[in-house]
Amino acid sequence: MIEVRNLVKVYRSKKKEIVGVNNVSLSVKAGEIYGIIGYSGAGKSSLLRCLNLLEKPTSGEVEIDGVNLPSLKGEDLRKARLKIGMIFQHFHLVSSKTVYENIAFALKAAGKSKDEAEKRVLELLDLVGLADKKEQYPAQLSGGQKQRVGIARALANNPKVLLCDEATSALDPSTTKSILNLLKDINRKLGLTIVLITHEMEVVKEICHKVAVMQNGEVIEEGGVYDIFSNPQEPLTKDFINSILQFELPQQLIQNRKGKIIRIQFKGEIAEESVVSELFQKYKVKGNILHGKIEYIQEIPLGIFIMELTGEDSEVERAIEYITEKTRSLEVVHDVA
Ligand SMILES: Nc1ncnc2c1ncn2[C@@H]1O[C@H](COP(=O)(O)OP(=O)(O)OP(=O)(O)O)[C@@H](O)[C@H]1O
Repeated sequence: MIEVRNLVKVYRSKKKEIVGVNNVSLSVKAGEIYGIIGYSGAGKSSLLRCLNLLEKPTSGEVEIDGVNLPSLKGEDLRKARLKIGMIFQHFHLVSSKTVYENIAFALKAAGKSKDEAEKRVLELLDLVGLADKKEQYPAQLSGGQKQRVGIARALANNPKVLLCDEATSALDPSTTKSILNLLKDINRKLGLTIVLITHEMEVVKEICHKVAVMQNGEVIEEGGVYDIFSNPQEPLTKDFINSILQFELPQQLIQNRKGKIIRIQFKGEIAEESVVSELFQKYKVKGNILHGKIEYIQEIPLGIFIMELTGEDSEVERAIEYITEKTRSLEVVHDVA
């Protein structure tokens, strides 16, 4: 659905050049929710805005639904853009218009008749759960409700792609969850392709199928969300994941330990098996769990345990061999020997 090839965006001023996006290529399949994560200044907004030509790429290709956008002009570009909806961190609603008028405006702009527009606005209000708010003004709505209006407006002309620019960053955690659930729902019901940018790994964990990690204008790591969570390669990706899964233990917890400290990662169905309890039945070792967590990523469990093992050296070694064989993922974090 979306093919980005060798995309470069350079901002030029009299004094200097700033590279916003540096040779990014990526591919988003139809119906996918694709997250782009990075810290401030990484180039996420620049990349997202190049997808609907709110920013003109300096070079490279942006193909959406088989059409290379940068090659279009005038009416062709306007039509192609109708296939791409966008929502924003600060909603961008017109404060002097009611909820109804904010949404109807997008339909009028696309040339829809008053009757067609009315039917569609009511449908959309139902979809986003705001049927009772159509006569209200934005100032009378909560942040979550404003974003629901933003979503309805973005969907007005039946786009194939929805771009989300930090859509939940201005919302509290429970409102964030409800907006993410709405996006998930829309993705499933309408088969809509969604590209979202965020600086929160929680958002990626919650709804994305794939994720790209950006740093200094480049995509440094990309893949399926479960694969990235269970096997991150780049330090920055590990940093983001650590904010949820806590891969690293504080140094003071590691110091003065007598045994081997091991980190075990359980993937998928193995996370539900009783590997740890079997370990203590099979081998004469004692285990002191220092940290343990199971997260569900796309409904598949991913568990992390950090444990101190003590006992005879040979038993500890055998226990470690046993877990490694069972989980294929064990790392000795700290060893006093
Ligand atoms: N209009 C502009 N003119 C000049 N430089 C810009 C412009 N927009 C972005 N930049 C620069 O491009 C780089 C990438 O910025 P961008 O806003 O895309 O990053 P970001 O990851 O979205 O950050 P944030 O989360 O803070 O929005 C930064 O160095 C930024 O200063």
